[in-house]
Amino acid sequence: MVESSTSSANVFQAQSSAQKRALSYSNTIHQLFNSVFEQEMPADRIVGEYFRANKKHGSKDRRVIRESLFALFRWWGWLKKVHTSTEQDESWFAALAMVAELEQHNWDQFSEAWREFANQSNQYSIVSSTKTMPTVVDKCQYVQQSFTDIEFNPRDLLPIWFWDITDINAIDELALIEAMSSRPPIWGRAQKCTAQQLCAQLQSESIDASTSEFFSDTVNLGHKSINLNGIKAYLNGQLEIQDLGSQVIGQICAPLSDDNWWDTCSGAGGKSLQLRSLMLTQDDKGLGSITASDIRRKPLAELAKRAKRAGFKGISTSPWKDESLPVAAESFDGVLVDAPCSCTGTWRRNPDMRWLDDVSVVNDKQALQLDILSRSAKAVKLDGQLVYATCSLSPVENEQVVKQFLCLHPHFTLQQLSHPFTGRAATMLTVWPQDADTDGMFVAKMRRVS
Ligand SMILES: C[S@@+](CC[C@H](N)C(=O)[O-])C[C@H]1O[C@@H](n2cnc3c(N)ncnc32)[C@H](O)[C@@H]1O
Repeated sequence: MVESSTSSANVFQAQSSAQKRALSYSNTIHQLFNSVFEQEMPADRIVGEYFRANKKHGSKDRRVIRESLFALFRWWGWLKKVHTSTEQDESWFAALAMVAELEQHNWDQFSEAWREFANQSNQYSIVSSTKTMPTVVDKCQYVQQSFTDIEFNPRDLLPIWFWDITDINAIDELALIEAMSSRPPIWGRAQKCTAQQLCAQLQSESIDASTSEFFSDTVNLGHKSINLNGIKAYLNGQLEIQDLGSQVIGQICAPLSDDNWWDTCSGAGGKSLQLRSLMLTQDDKGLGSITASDIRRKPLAELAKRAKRAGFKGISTSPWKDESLPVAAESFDGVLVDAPCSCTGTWRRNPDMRWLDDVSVVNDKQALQLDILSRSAKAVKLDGQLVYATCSLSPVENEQVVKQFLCLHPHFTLQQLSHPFTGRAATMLTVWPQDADTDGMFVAKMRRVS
């Protein structure tokens, strides 16, 4: 049988078995790629639903489809200049072959077939043109050589509006682009055991894991996707998945073993669990407590499950029902506000979001962030701590919110912090993705002084 493409005016005929598979992958990737834009839904969800409905794909198929799809979004800032239609035409195949080269995917037979459908020769290769690991600048030169009449720039890899809402003087721009064009590893935390013990346990289950130089409970699980429900250490609560950037927040909170903390925007409780784990590591009697709140009930139910899996007592939930405080006023040693935000700091893991969102995701939430922070602050005891965090890389959602809060609430003062990865001292910290191969985060810590 001759496989052919399904959505093009030009019909591409595949002869060899590699070409047939390459065309079949292309059909699926094209359908998924267009669905993300048409439905404005995260690629992760679209691809998850597709694989649940289409069980025919084996693990290799899934890997080629998934990794090519995410790579298309990672490099879309350049590829959209090459592939300007929504058809599965020659330029589409050129884009597919290009991402395989940019990400050095090891499915040469398919990228070769895509190149043939694109009517391109394999004239240039990043690998042969650079001796070490190719940088984003090498990759830009490679794309430029392949399409000489189009202009490419590393900055294109993030949307234009992003450059307007971040403090580019504060960063090494190229290092940020480099980080945003690659995937961070899967980071986790050891609970109820040391990171060394957890790594040994994971290695006994044939999972590569290593500790981190930064926090004593961190484990690095590398880049391979893992089935958590097949891992004993996960099922018995010794392993929780949490990005290392996100772990900075719990470490900055630094709860004491007998503290009472309120996690006001807990979601499914990634940070509630970390806070509790940090308390129990100091004293396993577990005198302190965590109260977790969110406006959504479902994540709170998920947190309850995760706490049970970890065997953690001392975590309770109390949803926000309206504007009034769901906890007692002035009663907490610490309050963490991990506010809803644009999530620009998580674009490494969700590269599609940078093209689905627009600048309004950054500008629209400031009033809500200030409001949640102000209401939450009422629960802080005299001398207690108030921590404001986001996974945004924009001062609009970060420094500006904290400064406005302090103007309105002069009985709180900022505390001096030390950046855990760079050692830089500051009162408001942005953890850039390039600092330690993580998601991006922001954190500020205040103390109630009167
Ligand atoms: C950044 S996420 C929290 C992530 C979570 N802390 C974690 O570590 O996994 C922000 C959370 O704020 C919640 N949220 C949104 N609006 C809220 C509001 N007005 N009051 C309280 N929580 C809100 C969202 O439901 C979401 O779960």
